[in-house]
Amino acid sequence: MDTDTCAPDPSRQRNGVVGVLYGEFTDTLNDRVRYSVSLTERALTVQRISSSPGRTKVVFNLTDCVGCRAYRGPDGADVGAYFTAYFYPFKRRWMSAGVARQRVEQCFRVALVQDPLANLQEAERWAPLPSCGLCLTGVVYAEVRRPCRVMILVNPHSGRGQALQLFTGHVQGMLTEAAIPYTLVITEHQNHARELVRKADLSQWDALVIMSGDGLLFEVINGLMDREDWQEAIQTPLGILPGGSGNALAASVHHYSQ
Ligand SMILES: Nc1ncnc2c1ncn2[C@@H]1O[C@H](COP(=O)(O)OP(=O)(O)OP(=O)(O)O)[C@@H](O)[C@H]1O
Repeated sequence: MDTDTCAPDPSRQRNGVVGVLYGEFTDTLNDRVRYSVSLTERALTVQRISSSPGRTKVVFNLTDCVGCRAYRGPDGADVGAYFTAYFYPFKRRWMSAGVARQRVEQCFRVALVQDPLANLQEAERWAPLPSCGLCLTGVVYAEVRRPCRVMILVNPHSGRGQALQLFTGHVQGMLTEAAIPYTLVITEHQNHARELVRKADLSQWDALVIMSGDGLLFEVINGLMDREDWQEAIQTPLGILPGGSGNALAASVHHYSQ
């Protein structure tokens, strides 16, 4: 019998929500604060368990999720395990009418039994939370498979000379949260990126991401087109993150990719 046509597994059905997963966990700082957490194909729903009315329910869209990880706490005597999910939903900016993606971290303590390994296994069931890390890191040219290995090229002089600072301040953490392995290349001179891409073993990379203005992307595309295998090389997924002064191309591409 096709399992898809069976009635939903009761262990995955709570409060009328048929989820991929359901669990009850505690706050990481206060064991007395408990949450019911359910995961469907589209959202992670977190509801504080409380006897008082008006309890809040927060729904996180999985398209805003960059990653999730499970781990043991630093205290060896703690039988609990933890899982943390990282979201970047659009939120209204403080004192502004505009919206921007802002980081939200949801962390839960799993202490269902006294066995630390069993708790870790439960936390690990949540860790492969579907995520769209690459949407947020700007890969735009083609679909990329996960996990994916990325080469990130940064021109430290582009814009007001802040591209590297922007990378370490904003992008690096998201790549870690999304568990995306990457190699950072800081360009040292004009045409550095072009030469590197012309000679690179592209099988090592699933995507090339450029953090700069339009000029560095132009160099990378020229490097791909300089290759003998250019017809295959130019299929490499490319991304651009705004690090230049005008960033016209990054703005246009991201506008149409939304
Ligand atoms: N380390 C480097 N030193 C000097 N020039 C570089 C270096 N790395 C890249 N370049 C060159 O600098 C040029 C401009 O770079 P880029 O487009 O990244 O920045 P920008 O001109 O500040 O941005 P925008 O195009 O938004 O104005 C590129 O054509 C590139 O060839």
